[in-house]
Amino acid sequence: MSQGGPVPPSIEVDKLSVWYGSQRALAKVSLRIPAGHVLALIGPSGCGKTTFLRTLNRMVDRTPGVRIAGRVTIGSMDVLAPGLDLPALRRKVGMVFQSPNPFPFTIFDNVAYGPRIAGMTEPHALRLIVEKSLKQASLWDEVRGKLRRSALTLSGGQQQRLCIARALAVEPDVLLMDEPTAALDPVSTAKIEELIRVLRSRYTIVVVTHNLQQAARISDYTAFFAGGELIEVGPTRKMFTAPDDPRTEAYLTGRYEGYDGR
Ligand SMILES: Nc1ncnc2c1ncn2[C@@H]1O[C@H](COP(=O)(O)OP(=O)(O)OP(=O)(O)O)[C@@H](O)[C@H]1O
Repeated sequence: MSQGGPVPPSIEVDKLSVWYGSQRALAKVSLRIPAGHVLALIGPSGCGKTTFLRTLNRMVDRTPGVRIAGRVTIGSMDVLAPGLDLPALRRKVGMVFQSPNPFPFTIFDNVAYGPRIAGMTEPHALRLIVEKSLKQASLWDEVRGKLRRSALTLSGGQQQRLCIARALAVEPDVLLMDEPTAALDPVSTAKIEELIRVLRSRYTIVVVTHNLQQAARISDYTAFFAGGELIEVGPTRKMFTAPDDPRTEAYLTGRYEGYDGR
């Protein structure tokens, strides 16, 4: 989406439940992410953060035996509608994973991959979109002279920014990030966090993180999950200073393990 273009969509989730076989991973989760904001998902391991993220672009469908109930809308798109055009959904809802996963192609071809699949073949147009995406991902200055080199020659942090550029090249509205800095050193982590702050007005962003300081630094809203339930969601500043639920407070202060609910 270009600057000054249409406003990115909000995301509405209503009573979302997800089961893997007989095991319920999410239980009636409802929340709203306002357009152009960053939501951080936090919570103990296995609480359903990744499942929630993977439902937003229907990647969760790839797990055999999965069952989903509830309603998810992104802008005007009914994400859980049977027969939804999944490639179209995934163009609108880009995803970045924990470990950088560039294709074993050149830097240029990694970024051009999505636009080419979408039918863009004209070399000049491709060059423009590759340059724009790399600039948006704050990588252009480091790679401008070596676009024909293998993406695998880049550092881990550069590879992650390349993956962000690759996601941005198809002009999504929403970016999903699953622990995007978990595999990175502190300098690369700071660059990705800065990038998220820059991108947030143009995209609606959902980030899973185990790093509470990171959630506090980069997000406008935070959702705390535990045992597949959404315990609390609200403005990040409020959540970190005056959470409503004692379980949130216990988690934020490192006392959640063994917390007995009283
Ligand atoms: N493919 C799967 N098949 C069966 N159960 C699964 C599958 N993926 C996740 N689960 C279960 O669903 C629950 C939620 O998992 P999920 O990965 O969403 O949690 P998470 O909060 O992202 O965890 P983590 O922080 O460890 O990544 C867990 O109990 C997990 O064991």
